[in-house]
Formats: sequence, structure tokens, C-alpha cells
Amino acid sequence: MYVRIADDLNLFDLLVAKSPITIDQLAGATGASTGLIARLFRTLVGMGFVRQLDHERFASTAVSKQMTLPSVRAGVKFFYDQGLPILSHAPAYFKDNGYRLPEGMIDGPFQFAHDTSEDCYTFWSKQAGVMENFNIFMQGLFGTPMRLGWLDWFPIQDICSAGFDKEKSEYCFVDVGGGKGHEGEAVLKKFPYVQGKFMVQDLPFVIKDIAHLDPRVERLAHDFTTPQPVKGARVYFLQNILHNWASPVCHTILSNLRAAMIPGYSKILIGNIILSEENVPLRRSGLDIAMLFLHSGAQRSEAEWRGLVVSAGLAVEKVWYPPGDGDGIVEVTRPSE
Ligand SMILES: Nc1ncnc2c1ncn2[C@@H]1O[C@H](CSCC[C@H]([NH3+])C(=O)O)[C@@H](O)[C@H]1O
Repeated sequence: MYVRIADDLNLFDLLVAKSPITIDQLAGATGASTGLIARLFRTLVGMGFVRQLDHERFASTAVSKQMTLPSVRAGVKFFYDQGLPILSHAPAYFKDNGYRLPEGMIDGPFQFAHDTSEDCYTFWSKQAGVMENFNIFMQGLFGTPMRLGWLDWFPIQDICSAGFDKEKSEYCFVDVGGGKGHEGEAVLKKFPYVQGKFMVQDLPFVIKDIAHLDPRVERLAHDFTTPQPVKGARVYFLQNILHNWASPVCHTILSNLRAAMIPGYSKILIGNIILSEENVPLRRSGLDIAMLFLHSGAQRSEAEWRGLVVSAGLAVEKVWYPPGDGDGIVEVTRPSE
């Protein structure tokens, strides 16, 4: 709550633009009372978001600098505004359903809290500004100064150039649930020589709001719980998708892709957190719980990813772990019959 209010007041921008700064100066710049800012800062110092130099002067920290990035700010807003109402209802939800995990798209804590039978994305699309803010969050989630983006370490250029065969399909890279198409655009920017067509697929209300996108990335409104219309692409990219859903839903999504894949040629690249089997760090287990209360989803360990992939009639070619603390990629193929 302190971080969310400080963000509304642009306190982190002010702190980063001018450190050291005093409470009086911050009050002058924002119109908030000195009393409120002093109270916010007392706790923000304890949380490491602000550094206190002496009785009057405050300075930025590495965390306050992160809080000036549009995607990080959007993430705080998203988890706070969308998360809190669900969290407050979650204990009653679990009590009501016998302390079991949800299994579908519309039977989780989200639907209980909002008294709706819509899935979260459809619900959010009807609330002003929610999906817009969510997409700002997703577009910058990776490759922030804190950790490498997948394009910095995964050899997509080999898969999409030497490994691409236009005789099989003219499509090279289909970003399924790709939001505003930022990943396909990033691949083309970094490796402009790659061959074949690129496409972003997402729900109609996301596709229709795409304002700027490299014209080489085609757009298609497509629901991934229905049959995949692009057959035989080299890569179906599924980043930050399967963690959103319970395993039966993931099974449907993977089966729809399987039916479109050419055995031994097409790949699904699942870009997601890969949990360690034991002693999961809080940053990742926190995101596991977030997926549960927001979407009825789950973060998964390597063994869980393998189990999910195999249950959909697919095979794991390789599990890629990034250098550092980033997300991994599970490379999936369709075995020959
Ligand atoms: N049924 C569905 N069919 C297609 N896309 C969906 C569906 N439900 C949710 N989505 C999209 O799934 C995305 C999850 S967020 C992940 C966005 C992107 N792949 C990235 O990693 O940045 C959002 O853009 C949703 O709009």
C-alpha cells in the first residue's frame, strides 16, 4: 500500500531525479502533506525502497530506480489492484471448496471473489485500463536491468534461420498468447535476417488494441483453447501462458498445438519459470501463489513440466536454464507416430 501510494505520487521519480531530497521538497512537488510523506518514507526506508541519510534528507536505492521503469510500475499496480480483492476472499474460497486446487479456467478464487463465471482476461477486458496496464507490465517483464531476457541467451536465430524450411510452412514464429506482439518484434529486431513469416495471436480485445508493431509480425485474433489455425510452423512460442492455467487447461492448449505441428520439425518453446524441486526461493514461490489466486494456474518444476508435456502426447527435446535468475525454456517436439 505504501509503494502503491508513493508510485501514484511519483515519489520514486522525484527521488531518482534529485537525491538527496527532503520531505518538504517532496511535499512541495506533489501537493501531498509532509505528514503523509514522512509516514510513507518511514516504512519505505525499512523496506529498502528509500535510503535515509540523516534526519532530513533521503536518497534513492536500486529498488527506487526499478520503481521508475514503466513495466515495474505497471506490475505493482496490477498485483496490488487486481490481487488484493482476490486475496481477501481466498480463505473463504478454499474453505468452501474443501481445500482443493481449482482445475479449470473459471472455478478459482478469482471467480469466487468477483462472483463471475468469466475467465480473468475476459473479465479484465471489461474494466477500464486493466489490460492496457497489464500489457505494459508484460512488455517489459523480461530484460529489465535485473535479469537477462531470453533473446540474450537462447539460440532462437539458429532455430529460425538454418532450421527453418519454407517448404514445410511459410510460418516461422507464431507467438501464441503473445499480447501486443513484442517478442516477435524483438526477434526480428535482433536477428533481421531470419526467414519466414511471424505472427502474434491473442484474444480479440488484445489484438485490436495493438497500436505499434513491426509490419512483419502478422496479427490474428485466436483463442488458444480452440484448434490452432496455423499448421506446421517452425516455432509456436508459449511464453507466460501455461503458468496461468491449471493442468487440464494446459493440456487443451498443448493438444491444440500438437495437432498443428509437423513431427520432428515444429517446436513449442515454453518460456516460463522452472522451479527447483526443493527450497524454492520466495520470489518464485510467491509467483506460484500469484498464478493460483489470479488465474488458477501454477509455476512448475522441471519434473512437472515434463509430466505435462508428455501427458499431451509431446516430447521434451531439452530444458534450457538461463544464466542467472531468469526464466527457462522447455523445448518441445511432436514425436513421429
Ligand atoms: N484463451 C486465450 N487465447 C489466446 N490468448 C489468451 C487467452 N487467454 C489469455 N490470453 C492471453 O495470454 C496472455 C498472457 S500474458 C503473456 C503475454 C506474452 N506471451 C508475454 O510473455 O509477454 C495475455 O496476453 C492474454 O490476453
